Amino acid sequence: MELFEQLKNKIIGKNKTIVFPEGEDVRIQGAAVRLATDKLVKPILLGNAQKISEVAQANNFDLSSLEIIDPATYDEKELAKLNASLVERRKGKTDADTATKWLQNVNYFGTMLVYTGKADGMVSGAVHPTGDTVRPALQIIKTAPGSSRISGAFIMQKGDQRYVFSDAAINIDIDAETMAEIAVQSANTAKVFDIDPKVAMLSFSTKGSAKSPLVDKVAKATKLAKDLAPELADSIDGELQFDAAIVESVAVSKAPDSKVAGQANTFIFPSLEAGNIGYKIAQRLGGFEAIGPILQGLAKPVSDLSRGANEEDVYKVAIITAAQALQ
Ligand SMILES: CC(C)(COP(=O)(O)OP(=O)(O)OC[C@H]1O[C@@H](n2cnc3c(N)ncnc32)[C@H](O)[C@@H]1OP(=O)(O)O)[C@@H](O)C(=O)NCCC(=O)NCCS
Ligand SMILES: CC(=O)OP(=O)(O)O
Repeated sequence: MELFEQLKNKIIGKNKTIVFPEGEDVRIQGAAVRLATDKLVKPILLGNAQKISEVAQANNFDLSSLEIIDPATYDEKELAKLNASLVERRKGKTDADTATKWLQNVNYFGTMLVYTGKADGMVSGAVHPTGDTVRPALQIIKTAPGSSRISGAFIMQKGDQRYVFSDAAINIDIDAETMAEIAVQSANTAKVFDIDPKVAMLSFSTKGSAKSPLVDKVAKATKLAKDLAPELADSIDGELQFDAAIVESVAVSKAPDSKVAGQANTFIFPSLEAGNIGYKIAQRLGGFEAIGPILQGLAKPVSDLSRGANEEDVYKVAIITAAQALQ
C-alpha cells in the first residue's frame, strides 16, 4: 500500500488535533478543510477571525466544522493560564511580560496549545521562515528523552524512489557529534517511512580521497554514529561522495569494501548549506516531491513547512504530524 494510504489508515477517526498558526493562508485553509472532511485530523486554525473568514469566502471554503481561535480575543482566563504555564516552563528565562508578547505571536500561541495538550501537534511555516516557526518549539517543547538536539529531515519521493535527506532545516554548522546524532535520528525516521536505512555520511571525499579537516569531521561522525547505534553499524558508512553513495558502478571503484556505498537511501549532509541546497536541487531540478522538514528529536510533534509549500504539501505534512502524535 502507498505510504500515505498507510499513514491515513493509522490516523483516520483518531481525532488527533493539529493546530495551524497560519489559518489566514489559503493553502492552510484548503488543506485543513480536506483533512477534516476526510476525518484525518481535527484542525484548529489560528489567526484574525475576520481575515480567516474573508479568505474562506473568497475561496468557497466551508470552515463551519473547524475550530478557529483568534489569539487577540482569546478568553482572558485561558490566556492567563497559558502565560503562567509558559513562564513556569521557561524557568527564569522568560518573564510574564515577555510571555505576554510571545503569546501574541501565532507560532508561540500554537506551540503552547501543543505543550499544554489542547492540540496534539502543530504545522506551520507556509508563511513564516523556519527559525520563527521552530524557535518556540525548541524553547518550550524541547527535546525528547534520549535526544540532545533537534534536526530536520525531508522525505524525497519520486515514483517508487524514496530517500531521507538530513539535516536540511535546523542545525547550521554541525560538528562531528551533531552529525552522528542526526544520522541515528534519520535512520529512525527512515524506518517510520518504510525505508530500510542505508546511511551515507556525505562529503566531497570518499574514504580519504581528499585531505581536509572537513573530511576528518565526516569520518569522525561516521565512527561516532556507529558507536551511538551499534545495531546500525553495518548500515552507516562514510565519508562518501554522493555519487559513491548512490551509484553502484561508482561505489565499486571508489569504496569497494563499503556495505552502504551504491545502495544508500538516507543521506546525512555535513552542513545546513549542503543539506538545504541539496534537497531543493533534487526537488526543483530532479522532480522529487519534498515532504518536510520533519522535525526529529522533539518531545511533541511540530512540523515546519517550506514557504514554497502548496496545499498538498500542507495536507501531507499534517498527516505525518498526526501519525507522529500517535506514537
Ligand atoms: C533553529 C534556529 C532558529 C535556532 O536559533 P536561535 O533561536 O538563535 O537559537 P538559540 O541558540 O538562541 O536557542 C534558542 C533555544 O533553542 C534551543 N535550541 C537551539 N537549537 C537547537 C537544536 N538544534 N536542538 C535543540 N534545541 C535547540 C536552545 O537550547 C535555546 O533554548 P533555551 O532558550 O531554553 O536556552 C537556528 O539554528 C536557525 O536559524 N537555523 C536555520 C533555520 C533555517 O533557516 N533553515 C533553512 C530553511 S528550512
Ligand atoms: C525548509 C525550507 O527551506 O524552508 P523555506 O523554503 O521556507 O526557507
